[in-house]
Amino acid sequence: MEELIGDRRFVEDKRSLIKTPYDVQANNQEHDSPTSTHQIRSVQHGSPCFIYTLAFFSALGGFLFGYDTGVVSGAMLLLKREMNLSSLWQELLVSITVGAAAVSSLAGGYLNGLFGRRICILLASFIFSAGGIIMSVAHNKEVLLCGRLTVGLGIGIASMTVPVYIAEVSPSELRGQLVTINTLFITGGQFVASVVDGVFSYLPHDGWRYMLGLSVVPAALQFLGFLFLPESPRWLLQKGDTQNARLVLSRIRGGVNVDEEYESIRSSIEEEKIDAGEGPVLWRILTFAPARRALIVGCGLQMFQQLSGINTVMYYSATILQMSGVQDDQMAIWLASATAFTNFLFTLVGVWLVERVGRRKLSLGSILGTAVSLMVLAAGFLLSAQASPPVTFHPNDPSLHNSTCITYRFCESCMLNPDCGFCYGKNGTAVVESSCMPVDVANTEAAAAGRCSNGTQESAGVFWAFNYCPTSYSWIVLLGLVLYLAAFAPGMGPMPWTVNSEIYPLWARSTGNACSAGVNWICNVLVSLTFLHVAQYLTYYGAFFLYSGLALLGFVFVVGCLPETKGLRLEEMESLFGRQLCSCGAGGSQSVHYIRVNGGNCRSDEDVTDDE
Ligand SMILES: O[C@H]1[C@H](O)[C@@H](O)[C@H](O)[C@@H](O)[C@H]1O
Repeated sequence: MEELIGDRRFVEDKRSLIKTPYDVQANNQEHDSPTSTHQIRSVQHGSPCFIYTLAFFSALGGFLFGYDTGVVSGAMLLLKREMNLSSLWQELLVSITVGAAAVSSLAGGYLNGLFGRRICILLASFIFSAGGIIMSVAHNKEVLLCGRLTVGLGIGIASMTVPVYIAEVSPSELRGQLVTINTLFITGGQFVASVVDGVFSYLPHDGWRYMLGLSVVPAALQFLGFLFLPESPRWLLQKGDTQNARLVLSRIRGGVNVDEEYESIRSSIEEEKIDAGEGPVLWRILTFAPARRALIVGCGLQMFQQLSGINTVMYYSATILQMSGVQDDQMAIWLASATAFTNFLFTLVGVWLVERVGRRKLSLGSILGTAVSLMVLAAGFLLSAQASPPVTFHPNDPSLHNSTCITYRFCESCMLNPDCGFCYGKNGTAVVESSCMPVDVANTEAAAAGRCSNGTQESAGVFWAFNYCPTSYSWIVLLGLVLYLAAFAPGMGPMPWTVNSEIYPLWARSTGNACSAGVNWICNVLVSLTFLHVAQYLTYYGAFFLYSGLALLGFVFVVGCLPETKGLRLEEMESLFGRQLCSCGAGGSQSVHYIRVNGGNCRSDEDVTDDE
């Protein structure tokens, strides 16, 4: 009986999918006008209170992602002294988390399809808690490494599951905003981590245990919350659990009538079953043009997000700020918190803008602004390098004779060697009696020998600069940094996650998000691990000009390939990728409309020229 009813509904659905030109036009007009879309759909969806609760608990995954990636730099300052870590171990402890996230985000696609979004989020928060506990009780570096690896596994799964879950439970008019809130939580996590780093840096013994272990609190909160929260109705429907899917949908829509939404999801899943080809999902994505194009757009966005250097800017913000004249290390740590806060604040602007201007315009404006501000940053570094103070004082210390540091003639080249630092005096604002000295391996705040072996001592008139040069152009660098965050954070920070959560058909969603999140993490590792080498070969300004060039390439990619997804139902996305890839941007939501007639696909527009 149920089957019969199901069949009848299916036939009706097929008919309802045949759109008249009027429907198509009305649909387009609806997308063009945010107010009308919003009004119509909010009437349908009732109170979004429960949706916000869902989004909050899910986005705790984003918070943990931000916290765990952000906290490590501060923890490392204490750890390297307490555990006597070599630079190899420091690099390992930092990058193993990102590496593990890359692997587990890829595996997350499979887990998501098999066990559902809810179980994956529960799994991720469980892994986060376990990792946090391991790190906080670690008694040696090997155990610590296990803890860092464990949290990395959690981050990877959360990073691809949370946006998908939020997108699938949200009504279309709130979807962009709610998924963007996840990135707000990422940057919020990074900010909180920097404050926690600042606070516990005053506790030189065991301070790192608190820094790393505190993540257990939000992880446990998320785990408890998700014990009571529902599975995504779309995933339930895909698995054939129609009863629960309808119940959950009605619960998250505040009890209003969900018939239309339910039917539209159900019919699109039925269509997908008919269309579904054979073989593994990734193969099916690669051989089905619209899904393949969506994957290229999704992975491209994630790649350009990382190639525009966000994590280098965040990681080196303390150095950048020191270049602008902040001498004190503690002060630089606090100012790095200010950078993280600025990133967070401008992500909030993105949350506000995403449903107003749409994903495409926001990404375009953002990546262009990012490219320009990277040029400002690079110009600041270039001018600083040109005005780099010369080495004028050569201490006659026999222990220095084998050191490469004493061979440098300018601060710029001295600063680019991570084993050296610049020791100088001041006469008014002029740099005097300057030398390039080897750094104390156990404590980069001082030189290994000579006047600066106790670090900066203003009263004695000696200053120690590690990783930066004293210059009068550093305000340009500071300006570049602020402009960069203001441009990047509202658009290129959140949009790659938001767009990826919505562009794939349901059968390809987990795998598509897993691949694009994997690309994000792999590029993240690549950019952060290569920065110091790139800077050594190309200097700082060369590196930032390079990122700027890559951001400009990203701009061209977004212009050509990113269609507007604002206001569309997840089930309507496939039509956006019906055209040849590099005309996706053109015409936005008005490009192609697929019409299903008895199991075959026809396109309703007349101006389509070509199919890949
Ligand atoms: O979207 C996020 C955000 O912009 C973070 O600040 C950054 O550290 C991440 O790598 C990125 O994926």
